[in-house]
Amino acid sequence: MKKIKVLAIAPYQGLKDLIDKVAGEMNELEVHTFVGDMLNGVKLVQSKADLDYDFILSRAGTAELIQKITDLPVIDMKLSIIDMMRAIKLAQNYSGRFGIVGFKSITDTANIIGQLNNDDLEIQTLHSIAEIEKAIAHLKANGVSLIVGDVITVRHAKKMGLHSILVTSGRETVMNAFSDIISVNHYLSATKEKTIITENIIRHSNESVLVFNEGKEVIYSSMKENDEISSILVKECASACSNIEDEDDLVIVKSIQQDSYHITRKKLSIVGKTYPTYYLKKLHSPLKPMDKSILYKNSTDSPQVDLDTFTTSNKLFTNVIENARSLAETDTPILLYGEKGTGKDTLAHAIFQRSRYRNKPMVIIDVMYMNDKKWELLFESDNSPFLEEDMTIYIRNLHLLNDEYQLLLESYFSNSFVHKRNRLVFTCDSNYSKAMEQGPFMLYLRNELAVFPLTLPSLNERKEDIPSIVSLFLSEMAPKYSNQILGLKPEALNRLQNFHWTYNLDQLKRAVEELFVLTNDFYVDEDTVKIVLNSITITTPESTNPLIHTNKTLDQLNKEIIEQVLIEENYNQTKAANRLGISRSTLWRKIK
Ligand SMILES: Nc1ncnc2c1ncn2[C@@H]1O[C@H](COP(=O)(O)OP(=O)(O)OP(=O)(O)O)[C@@H](O)[C@H]1O
Repeated sequence: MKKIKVLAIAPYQGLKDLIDKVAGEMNELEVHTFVGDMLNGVKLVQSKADLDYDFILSRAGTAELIQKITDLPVIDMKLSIIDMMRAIKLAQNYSGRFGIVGFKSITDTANIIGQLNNDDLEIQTLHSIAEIEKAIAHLKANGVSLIVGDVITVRHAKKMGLHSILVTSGRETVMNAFSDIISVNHYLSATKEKTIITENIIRHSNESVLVFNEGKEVIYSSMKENDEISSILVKECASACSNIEDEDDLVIVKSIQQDSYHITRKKLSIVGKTYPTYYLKKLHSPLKPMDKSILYKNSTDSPQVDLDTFTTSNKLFTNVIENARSLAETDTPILLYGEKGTGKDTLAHAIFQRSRYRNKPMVIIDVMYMNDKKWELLFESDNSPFLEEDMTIYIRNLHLLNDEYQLLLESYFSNSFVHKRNRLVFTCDSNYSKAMEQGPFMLYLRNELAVFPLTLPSLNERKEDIPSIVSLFLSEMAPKYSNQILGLKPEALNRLQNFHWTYNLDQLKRAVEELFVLTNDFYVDEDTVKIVLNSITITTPESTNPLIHTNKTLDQLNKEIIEQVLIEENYNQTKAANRLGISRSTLWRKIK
């Protein structure tokens, strides 16, 4: 068995000899003893710092000073009552007056003995070495000629021409100190063993752990690397410490360079103090963090969209917002319907921000960017977001799901509990294809999941909101442009309100942007609006064209193009057929 290595600092030679003698009888200990008092005891310990000792043994004030400069446990050979009584008995045999001088550890014991024996002892308690001479001089002036104390006091007494008795430690004091060392060592070894095991478990897990104190400093880290990514992660966690007042645990996903990291924060509370503790894990996904098909978004990253800032004078939209407000706090799956650009995506984010799931990221699956490989990842991978818990799973652009994936999704959802573990939100273009509405997944959503449908009115249905939306867009864009626009002239605004908006808010936003570019005045005039409306009627915004997807068959693409043209022509089949260069009957055959 490994011996316990002890460095002992004895205040006088006699105690060194006693310590060595007692240590020789104890098999568990390997003791190296040196003589040193308060003044040189600390220096002795510092000079032997690299010698791998387990404990330091010393006495009274010297032990106290040593503990301040070392992390090793310092065991104090406390003076016992017997040690003190021995010294007092010797002093009482002396014919002259005697006094006791020392630090609290000596004088407390002396006071107890005085009270027990009903003796009126002359006692002077020191608070620093500098007080020794003054204390002895005071006693000397009162007729004291013998001083009882420790090594330093005795040395001063002699210098000042007084007799002295050194309080010595007896065998039982040394024995007690050694038995303290053995029992503390037993406890520390068990704790150390547990700490080493815990450290090894953490090191071999695929998670790193970071613990901060209340001052946001890292007090524990199991991060193996000390590279740029680690320091970014530490900074991310430190900044997340600012929100520690939040009651709930927090989960965020951070993208750094080519990888994503999953960070979970838990609050560790120990004896009234809170230690924000972060568990960090690299996500092993074949997807790049910025891949638009499957994205993790934290509520802190996405623009803060508050349901309370959705202002409207429109009855239909007021209804939608009120329903969204009450639904946000529930677990009910929600299907947001509406034409392109009516604000479905914005509303989905606002619902997420208001829900109880906002402390975890929202997984956004965009059907527009999915392909066979990515669907496979969702259905089969161990890292599939469908295996998450307590998250918001938001599937965008449901109308682009083809029959095959409707069937696969329906079967996956029916056989897994993805909807029981997570909050589901869907968006679907209401103008797209009536046939897809009858697909297996759409029927499953309605009949089995009982999704709550919220239909957002088109901009044409809420024209009364156009003035306030325009002013919102103007102020949103102002920082980008050097000219200052305060608003639109009434005729100009009138034109915008009377226009037929095919792409809703998206299209209005684009128009406002063009107005910004073309206007040099404080107010936009009617002519500029006319020019802009003409130009946006001719061109179709690039971003509004979701048709070109290599994962679709030619038939599907044809069908989608026809549907798009039909929407743009307000379902006028003659106009749509003319634009497509086919007959009305061919058009009819293709869409049936
Ligand atoms: N309540 C709102 N206040 C201000 N701007 C809004 C609001 N709702 C939506 N927008 C803006 O209108 C535009 C279209 O909104 P959004 O992308 O949410 O519509 P969408 O219906 O999801 O579109 P798509 O059908 O193309 O997916 C965006 O630029 C968005 O910022």
